[in-house]
Amino acid sequence: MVERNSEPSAQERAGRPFPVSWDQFHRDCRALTWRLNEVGPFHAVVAITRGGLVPAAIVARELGLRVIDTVCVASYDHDKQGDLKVLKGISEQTAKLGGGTGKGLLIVDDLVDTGKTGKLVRELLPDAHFATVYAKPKGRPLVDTYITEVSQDTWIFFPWDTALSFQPPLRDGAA
Ligand SMILES: O=P(O)(O)OC[C@H]1O[C@H](OP(=O)(O)OP(=O)(O)O)[C@H](O)[C@@H]1O
Ligand SMILES: O=c1[nH]c(=O)c2nc[nH]c2[nH]1
Ligand SMILES: [Mg+2]
Repeated sequence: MVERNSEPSAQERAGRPFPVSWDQFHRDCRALTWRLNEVGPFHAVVAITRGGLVPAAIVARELGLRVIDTVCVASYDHDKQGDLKVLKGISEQTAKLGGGTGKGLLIVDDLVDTGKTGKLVRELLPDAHFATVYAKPKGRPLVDTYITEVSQDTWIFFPWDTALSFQPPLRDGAA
């Protein structure tokens, strides 16, 4: 765990770990696509980087969409949320597909937590459909479609942020 100062990080505050494997993530993305298939059709996918890139690729593959754009946002530095910055918006071509307001565009992210990232992107594309794989209660009202809700005190560990490691037996003091 990286400690930069004495304040507890969002991950430490969350406390309850929820590790997600690649298999599980793939299954959850497919489940999300089943729901989105009832809502579309969509002109294009807009992934919120970086976490949204992985589900966006899977969802786009399942929905047969080949136009994929990004909104590049920087907020959490590892696990501490700082000021949100939009580093890159969608292209002019994607904006045209969405009629200027995002209608018919599908925004994809891995999760909503406080909802700050989702709120910012919704302001950029108010009529787009916003989908995430996971949702915590604070951010959930911002999302149109999601698959799994976890409690606000849960920290989701994504497979691209983690690696398999040895766990001591319970008898030896494992949690
Ligand atoms: O609802 P919020 O409290 O705003 O948190 C959700 C955002 O936080 C994470 O991204 P992060 O900013 O860590 O960047 P990353 O996607 O590049 O990992 C996650 O991928 C969401 O985009
Ligand atoms: O990997 C992550 N897991 C989370 O639960 C989370 N919340 C905000 N940002 C997050 N990143
Ligand atoms: Mg993100």
